[in-house]
Amino acid sequence: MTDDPKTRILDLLRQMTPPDGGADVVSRGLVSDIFIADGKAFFSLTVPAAEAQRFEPFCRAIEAAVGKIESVSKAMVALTAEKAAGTPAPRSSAPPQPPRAAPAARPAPGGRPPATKPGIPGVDRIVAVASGKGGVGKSTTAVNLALGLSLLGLRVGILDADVYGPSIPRLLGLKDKPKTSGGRTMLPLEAYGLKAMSMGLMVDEETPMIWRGPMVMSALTQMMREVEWGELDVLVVDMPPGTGDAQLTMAQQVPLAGAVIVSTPQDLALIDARKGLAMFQKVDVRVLGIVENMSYFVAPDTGNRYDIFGHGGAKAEAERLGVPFLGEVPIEMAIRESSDSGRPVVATDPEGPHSAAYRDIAAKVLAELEDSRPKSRGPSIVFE
Ligand SMILES: Nc1ncnc2c1ncn2[C@@H]1O[C@H](COP(=O)(O)OP(=O)(O)OP(=O)(O)O)[C@@H](O)[C@H]1O
Repeated sequence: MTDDPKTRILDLLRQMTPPDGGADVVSRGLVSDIFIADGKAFFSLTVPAAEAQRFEPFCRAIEAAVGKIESVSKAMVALTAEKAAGTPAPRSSAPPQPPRAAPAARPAPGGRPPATKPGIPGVDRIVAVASGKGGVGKSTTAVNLALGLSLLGLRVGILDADVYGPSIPRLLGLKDKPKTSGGRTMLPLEAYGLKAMSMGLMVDEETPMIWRGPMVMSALTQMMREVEWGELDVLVVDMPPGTGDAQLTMAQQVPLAGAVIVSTPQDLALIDARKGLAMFQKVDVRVLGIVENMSYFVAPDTGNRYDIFGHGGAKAEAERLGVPFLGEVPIEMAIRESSDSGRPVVATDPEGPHSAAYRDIAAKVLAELEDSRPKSRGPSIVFE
């Protein structure tokens, strides 16, 4: 038997039956390059969006099995979805518009949405975090961005609008159901200084996926009108992944001050990111910029940087499309473990190296938001 750990990992993967009962993931070309540093193995698995949930336990099983290979101490398998996830509702008959070459759509004066979309009382600005496909780290980015904005002194809330796979409660370690206030309104939950509400807490787990799309709008309206958010400077909305009808309606109905698009460096993800961009431009929502997640990997032993997924695509794409590039987040075991255990890295280690990327992104988002405010001019003195 070969001693090369990469070959052994591939051999092992060939023997594991995927949950969809299809051929093994290696022969289907679903496995990225395998990177090994300091005894830790990292790679990603790209699966069809509809299968993402089913593959999650399979990924964990792979991690456990690979961790048993001699000379591998630990494995981390990132799951990324192949197409727009969570779009059981019929797709729009109109194909996605190609992005315009011109800069992102102009905001309404002051960066405010058109007056036809009533805002949430007490909430100054609503920012959507979106991705063209599932599994790119959108929710992790949304939570750490919200925490980064909070570190900048803002009062921040986070709304999990992803009815297909709500993850904010897990990422923030929230277990309780929200309480009602006077039977009419709901009180948001609180974690790490953020006010938080999740549609996942409102939608019964038994509700079939197919019903969830149509429920999005009514649930969202409820979240916006019937939750006592109090005074917030920014409400971050973790959008459902994809660019289907549900997302379009949401982008259209919610009075958004801007959108942040999360993408991984893989080409496929960028195509989806472009669709996301086009979607917001179609409904005249300002795109605040693109974040490249799982951008590169820093070997813990040598500190060397490796671009396992082919890094830099999002930055070049942002430049080409004329939207700001907000920053890149490395693939980090610490980010993965802290999110998955409900202790997001920006809250638990704000000064640490893993928080730096998110704090930087938060500062850029705030600058973009401020940029779209009307510039206040001093009173003009007129001599007659
Ligand atoms: N920079 C990163 N480094 C390591 N792991 C990451 C990073 N970003 C996200 N992850 C991990 O990738 C997985 C998917 O992340 P997350 O749930 O945020 O993605 P998502 O795009 O919101 O997915 P979905 O669309 O399925 O809701 C999680 O296990 C998360 O911890």
